[in-house]
Amino acid sequence: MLTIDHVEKSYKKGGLFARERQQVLSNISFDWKQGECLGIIGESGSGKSTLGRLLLGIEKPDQGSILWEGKRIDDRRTRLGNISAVFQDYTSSINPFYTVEQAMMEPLKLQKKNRQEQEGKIDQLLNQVGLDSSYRKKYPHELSGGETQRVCIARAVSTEPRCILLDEAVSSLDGSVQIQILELLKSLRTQYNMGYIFITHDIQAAAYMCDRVMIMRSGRIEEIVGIEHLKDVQSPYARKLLQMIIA
Ligand SMILES: Nc1ncnc2c1ncn2[C@@H]1O[C@H](COP(=O)(O)OP(=O)(O)OP(=O)(O)O)[C@@H](O)[C@H]1O
Repeated sequence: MLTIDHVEKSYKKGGLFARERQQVLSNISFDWKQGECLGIIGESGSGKSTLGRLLLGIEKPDQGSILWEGKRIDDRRTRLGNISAVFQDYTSSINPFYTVEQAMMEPLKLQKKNRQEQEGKIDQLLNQVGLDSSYRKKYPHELSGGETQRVCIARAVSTEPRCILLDEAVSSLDGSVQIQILELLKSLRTQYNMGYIFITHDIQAAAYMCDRVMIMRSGRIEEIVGIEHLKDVQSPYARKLLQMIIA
């Protein structure tokens, strides 16, 4: 379980020597339960990606804590095997000089598997995301957007983490590829018994994937609602936001 307790985050406004700060996240507290898919939605600039970076331990909160089963998430040892990520910008997620095989080998090297096990795992993962072994020797520029994102997903799944954070991971793919990737994520979730934190603008994708949805507004949590109660959100802002996105 991931426990987020009274998290605050601000950034310097302007240059390095600027004194003024912009508050980006305020009083963020919630739990992510093992195995669940929690959607995070909100207008552009509401702090979703910042929260995502904090959940991944890439950045630290100014105040408050983010704990994975009681341990600080900004400790690399806590994250290893527990949480990984897939981002929107898949083109820069893979080193352009690495083949698919090399890119996938990176996280596997951190595990105590021998070379033969690693090789076998790469084939199995590629297969699970719908790519055959001929993709092993390809470079990112030889892949379509959907194929690259499949490789990113395979890589994120490779260490069998208990949670994958997906930050707009399907947004830049075209409609049919988006659906394929969502289907893939759903089936991997069951196969690996893992959960997702799903940051998106796309309420329909969130409704399709998630058990609960957290609605953010100006760096605060407006409401957290079970997906079956999405139509009954309480706050007028959440209602308006949902109407706007659905329309
Ligand atoms: N590293 C940073 N330094 C300064 N300001 C930042 C930094 N990262 C984010 N911000 C600011 O924090 C606010 C929230 O940004 P964030 O990217 O988290 O929002 P978001 O909800 O993910 O937006 P979008 O949906 O457009 O991606 C924005 O005003 C942004 O300019």
